[in-house]
Amino acid sequence: MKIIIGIGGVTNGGKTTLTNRLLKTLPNCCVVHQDDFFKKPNQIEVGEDGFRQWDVITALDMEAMVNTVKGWQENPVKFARSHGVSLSTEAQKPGSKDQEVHVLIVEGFLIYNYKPLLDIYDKCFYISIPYEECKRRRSTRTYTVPDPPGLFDGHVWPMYLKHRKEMENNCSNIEYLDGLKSKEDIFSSVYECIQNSLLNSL
Ligand SMILES: Nc1ncnc2c1ncn2[C@@H]1O[C@H](COP(=O)(O)OP(=O)(O)O)[C@@H](O)[C@H]1O
Ligand SMILES: O=C(O)c1ccc[n+]([C@@H]2O[C@H](COP(=O)([O-])O)[C@@H](O)[C@H]2O)c1
Repeated sequence: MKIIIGIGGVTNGGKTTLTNRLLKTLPNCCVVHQDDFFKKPNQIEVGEDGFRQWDVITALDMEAMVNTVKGWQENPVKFARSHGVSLSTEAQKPGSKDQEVHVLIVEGFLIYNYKPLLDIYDKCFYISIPYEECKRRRSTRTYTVPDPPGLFDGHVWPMYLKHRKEMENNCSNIEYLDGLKSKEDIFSSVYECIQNSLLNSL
């Protein structure tokens, strides 16, 4: 059995933190990080506001991301091996792929804003934090291209609000998580939810 879990959310909401914890806990679990599909800086358009437009779907090579997900769907064992993910003893046996549980986590800030990805998720989560906390956490983070002054208020937060509205209009099955809760609490509630889904689909 294969299940795909979406971990979406605002920048610095705690997506990677939660994902890393799930990766350590769930069986035969692989991940696709949307951040790995950012285009090169010289391919990112500069807006009328003077900022490079990083927080829009066209800043990402979404076709490549979808193909990566398809690669996992076609052969999760091969995918796990080629990404250095260790498999359970059962999952390594030839012909075991129908009985074993294989999990893929798709993590990123715009994973519910790209139509071809919308139908792939078995379970959708979305982490939010308020403006002040988001701005604070973001100010401590350095990306491959550091934020120029004013990027958060001029581009990042307005794009977040726009995409969030778009997502709320397009997706009805998302579990919203409060990113101000402790890392442990967030992990426990998501883990419990995934366990219930797995039990229901066995
Ligand atoms: N529940 C939480 N409470 C407090 N800080 C958190 C929590 N989750 C994540 N963080 C911190 O917030 C920052 C961003 O977390 P990260 O998981 O990288 O976010 P994202 O992947 O959504 O951008 C990190 O410094 C991380 O330690
Ligand atoms: O990873 C990169 O190459 C990169 C380069 C420039 C900007 N980013 C920022 O990455 C943010 C999304 O990632 P995250 O982990 O904060 O959700 C988004 O808000 C972008 O502004 C990321």
